[in-house]
Amino acid sequence: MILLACPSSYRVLSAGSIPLYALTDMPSRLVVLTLPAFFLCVTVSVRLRQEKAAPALTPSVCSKPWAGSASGGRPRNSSRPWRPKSGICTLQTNASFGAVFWGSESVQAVLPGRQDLLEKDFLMSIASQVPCCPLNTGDTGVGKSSIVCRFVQDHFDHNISPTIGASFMTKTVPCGNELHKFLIWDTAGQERFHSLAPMYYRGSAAAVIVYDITKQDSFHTLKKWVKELKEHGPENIVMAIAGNKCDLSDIREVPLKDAKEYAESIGAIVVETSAKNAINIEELFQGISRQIPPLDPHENGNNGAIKLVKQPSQASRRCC
Ligand SMILES: Nc1nc2c(ncn2[C@@H]2O[C@H](COP(=O)(O)OP(=O)(O)OP(=O)(O)O)[C@@H](O)[C@H]2O)c(=O)[nH]1
Repeated sequence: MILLACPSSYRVLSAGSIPLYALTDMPSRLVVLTLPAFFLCVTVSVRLRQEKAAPALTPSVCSKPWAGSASGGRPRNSSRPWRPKSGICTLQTNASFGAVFWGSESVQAVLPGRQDLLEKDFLMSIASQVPCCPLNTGDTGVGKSSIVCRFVQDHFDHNISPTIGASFMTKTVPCGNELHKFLIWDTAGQERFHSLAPMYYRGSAAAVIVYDITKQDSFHTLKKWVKELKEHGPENIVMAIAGNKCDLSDIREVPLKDAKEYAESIGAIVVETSAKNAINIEELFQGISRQIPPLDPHENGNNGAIKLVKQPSQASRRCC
């Protein structure tokens, strides 16, 4: 499930709680891997392009970003001292993933000196489902990490390891007259984390739900997530369904027709992908980008951003 956040709802108080919880739960991670839910949180920063030159697509990767600060600061492994640029701190809408300020800084790293760009931040998260089969540890994921890896790095690893803890990836892509920055947080999930799912999708503007076309169960589980999103997710949330591993269509269990009918019934985007053969990965994210409402330039500074006003120096203050 991928979710784009409306920039109006901030959740600062729980900043960093999810990653830390994942850390403290490491000993039970072996159990986690056999269970069905996997989450990924993605923030998309949308910027209006005011120059003709298109920026290069810029992937960047940061593992264990949550090690930086429980309050959502920058990753500890960054060598540069962090400070907000241009007096504007972009408060990421789902601060519970420790994304406060990190998104703002990474945007500057990707596009240094582009303070002219207007920005609006969205939050996305992704959850993919595999059949719940605790005894079958070989029944690995539906390919969520592989999709993200293909999208960000254009790379596929046949022997990719199951996600432990969390990983973080970003990629900025041009979309029409805007720049969309995807900040992707990837955390493993399990049944007992299910109650935390609202922290991933609350305040989000779009969701992508991933299933494995060779596993009917994963398609059933997808429907549960859609139901939950409809009941508890943000109003007007954009939903996209990704049927991964379409290179294995000779052993498919989920007909494309079923996915299309279902997607149509819920008004979602649907696409079959193959992270392995790089099929429809770009299209998936482009489809999401196209669903993001265009920016109103006059809104800049009012949405998803906090302006830090420089205080007058001591010398210039007057006592009355
Ligand atoms: N044939 C094929 N295999 C894939 C594809 N995508 C992923 N895989 C394989 O599926 C397995 C699981 O992929 P992951 O990307 O780790 O799946 P995941 O859902 O992220 O699982 P976790 O990392 O455990 O959350 C790996 O062996 C991948 O090589 C695909 O498009 N086609």
